[in-house]
Parts: sequence; structure tokens; C-alpha cells
Amino acid sequence: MRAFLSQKLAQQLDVELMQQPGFSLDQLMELAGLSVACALAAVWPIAARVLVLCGPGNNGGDGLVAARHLKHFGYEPTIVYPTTPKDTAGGRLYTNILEQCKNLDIPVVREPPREIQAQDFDVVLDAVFGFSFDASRGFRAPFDTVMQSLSSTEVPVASVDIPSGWHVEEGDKHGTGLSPAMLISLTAPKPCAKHFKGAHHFLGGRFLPPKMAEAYNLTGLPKFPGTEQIVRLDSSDTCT
Ligand SMILES: NC(=O)C1=CN([C@@H]2O[C@H](COP(=O)(O)OP(=O)(O)OC[C@H]3O[C@@H](n4cnc5c(N)ncnc54)[C@H](O)[C@@H]3O)[C@@H](O)[C@H]2O)[C@H](O)CC1
Ligand SMILES: [K+]
Repeated sequence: MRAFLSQKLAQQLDVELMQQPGFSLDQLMELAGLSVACALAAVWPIAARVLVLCGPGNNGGDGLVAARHLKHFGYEPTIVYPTTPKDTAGGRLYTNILEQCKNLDIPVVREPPREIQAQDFDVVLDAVFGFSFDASRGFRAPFDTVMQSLSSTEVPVASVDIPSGWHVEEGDKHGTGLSPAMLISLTAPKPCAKHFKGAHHFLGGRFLPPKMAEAYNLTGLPKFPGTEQIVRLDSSDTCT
């Protein structure tokens, strides 16, 4: 496949999707989050207890949407959302999805866990940081605690778009120690996916118009089969 999106191009494509085909962020996030839930259910087909760790940005928003779909699929999600969304259009998007989750009786906790134990959860959904993580000042609280418990847990981790805290191009160059069992790349894998060693790599986020795929040189991406929201990738898809 050899089709990757650098940090700069991933951010540019995100903006362009909202300008040119005129997608709203809600639309993109809904499809991204749905694909994440579908991928998780493909690997853990028996309803599982899923701890959904959400960050302050859109990666966290994908996690919230995934949690909502997982609940409808029969799973037992618990959301960790340490952020207070702002009273802006962007912030209200998160507030609304959080409200939808609470309305489905999904537990939402603010306090990040110090430890994530296998007796409590079957899988952790890592929706802490995506392609806009900025490592320049380390992990700002309370995400230092979130990252500490995420990196040290023995519970299998499924990462949304990028293993949180990894460099978008170079992988775990800041030494988080996070090594997820599963990665769901959205729109297209980022170059850091070449360093992913887990067993399950999926492509999700089925919304890229062919014209834009061509413009961003992403024509080598595998096709989504039939009505599927996800397609499994293998190592030949991420080797260079
Ligand atoms: N086109 C697509 O594929 C879509 C992908 N989506 C998802 O959106 C994320 C990228 O979202 P963005 O809001 O740009 O950024 P992040 O979620 O990665 O994080 C930004 C957030 O985190 C804070 N932050 C950054 N660095 C630190 C730090 N060192 N310590 C603490 N906090 C930090 C920052 O202030 C922001 O609040 C992408 O990966 C996909 O998952 C969209 O859902 C839809 C389209
Ligand atoms: K992530």
C-alpha cells in the first residue's frame, strides 16, 4: 500500500475535508468513532468491559463516539474524561456526546485511574491523543497520570489513530513504552504505524472521497469490503 499521512498532511486533509466536501466535524467524528467500535468488536467479539480513556481533543471525541456505539453493540464501556469541555461550538460537541453516553447509563468518570487491572477490564481503548499531540512540554496534568496507567497496564490496549504520545512520523521516540495490541488508523495510516508491533491493525474512517485520496496520493489504500466500516491491514501495507 505504502500510503501514509504525515502530521502536516493529516491535519491539512482534516481541514480540507471540512472545507471542500463540506463535512462537519460531527459527521467525521461519528464515522471515525463507529469504525473504531466496529474494529474493537471484530477483535473482541464477545461483549467485553472496555475502559475508554479520552483526551481533550478530537481523538478523545472519537473515543466518546466509539463508547456510545459499543454500548449499543452490547459492550460495557466505562469512560474516563478528565477534561471540562469549553462553552464553544467545539466544546459543545463533546458535551453533547458525553450527555448521550450518560443517557445510555455509561459510567463517566473524571479522575484518571492510577492503575488499570485485568480483573476490572478486558480491553482499554486509547483515545487520549491523536495526530496533534505536542511532546514539547511532556504530558500536561492530568494526562501524565492517564499516560502512566495506560503505558503500564497488562490489559490489551486498542489505540485510536495513533498510539497516544507517539511521534506521528517516528513512533515512540519519547519513550512512552506504550505498545498497543491493536491500532485503528483513521483515513490513512500515519508513518508511525510502521513501528506498530501489535497483532491487529485496521483502517477505519470510511469517508475519504476518491478525488481527495488521489490528491493526497492515498490511492494505494485497500478497499473497504461491501458495507464494512473497517478493513484489516497487514504488515505489507505499512512496510516501505
Ligand atoms: N480526518 C480524520 O482522520 C479525522 C480524525 N479525527 C480524529 O482527530 C484526531 C486529531 O484531533 P485533534 O483535536 O487535532 O488533536 P488530538 O486529539 O491529537 O490532541 C489535541 C489535544 O491534546 C492537547 N495536547 C496536545 N499535546 C499535549 C500534551 N503534551 N499534554 C497534554 N495535552 C496535550 C491539546 O491541547 C488538544 O486539546 C485524529 O488523530 C483522529 O483521531 C476526527 O475525529 C475526525 C476526522
Ligand atoms: K490515540
